Amino acid sequence: MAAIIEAEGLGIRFVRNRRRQLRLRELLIHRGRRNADAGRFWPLRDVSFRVEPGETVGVVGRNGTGKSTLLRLIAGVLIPDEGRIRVRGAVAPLLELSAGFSNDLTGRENLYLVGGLHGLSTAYLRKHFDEIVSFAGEQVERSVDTSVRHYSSGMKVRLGFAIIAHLPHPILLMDEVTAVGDAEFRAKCYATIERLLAEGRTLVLVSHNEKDLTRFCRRGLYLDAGRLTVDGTIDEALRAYAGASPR
Ligand SMILES: Nc1ncnc2c1ncn2[C@@H]1O[C@H](COP(=O)(O)OP(=O)(O)OP(=O)(O)O)[C@@H](O)[C@H]1O
Repeated sequence: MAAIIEAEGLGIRFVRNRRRQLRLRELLIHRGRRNADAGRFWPLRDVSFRVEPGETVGVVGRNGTGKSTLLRLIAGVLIPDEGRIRVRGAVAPLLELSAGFSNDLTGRENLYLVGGLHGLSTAYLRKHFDEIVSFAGEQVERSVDTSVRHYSSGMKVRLGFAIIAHLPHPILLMDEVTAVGDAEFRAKCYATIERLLAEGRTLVLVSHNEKDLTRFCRRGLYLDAGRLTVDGTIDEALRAYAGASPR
């Protein structure tokens, strides 16, 4: 079977302190030429793995080891500097849930805007409008014709989740999504994720929450300082994470 996500020798380079200005001394010594490697580092390097359709993969590791960077590479938001990432299918990014919202527009207008940005047709959104808004909850339902500037951050996240959860895309990317919202909304998120996984979607979940990881994922990737050091079951990845010595 063809992999739905395939990374080969994947690496990306960032620049620390991007806003650092050249000091006068550097200008005189280097005549304005900055050292090309100054401040550059690889948050992720030499990462290879394959994900088959329907697999549920948890990504674990300490803070700053490249987990979110890996999600962004899968989502196509970042372009690798080395190797390649191939994704066969559309991606539903349950990442920054209120991303793309315009504060000047109402909830209704944002629903069409963000849904459209994710490739949903106006006809589809019109048909599922009530369902999406009702999923987002009573508060959003009542304020659907109010500018989202006046929404609480929780209301924006609910509407964002409701839209993304309606995408038919085969790949779900999540970054601690269940950390947001109140208990009732979290229960709704869990039930939705379970329904989507039962439909055979592929999941890549970045999380520090062991319960979420073991609930949703069978497979685990453990990243250590930007390198993929364990690719096994979620239990194996969590054991490696637990056993990692603090730095
Ligand atoms: N746009 C950027 N420019 C420069 N450095 C960045 C950028 N985004 C992230 N970094 C750095 O890259 C490294 C990896 O970041 P990343 O967010 O992928 O880590 P993470 O494993 O998801 O961390 P956490 O568990 O804290 O969410 C970190 O050192 C971070 O500071």
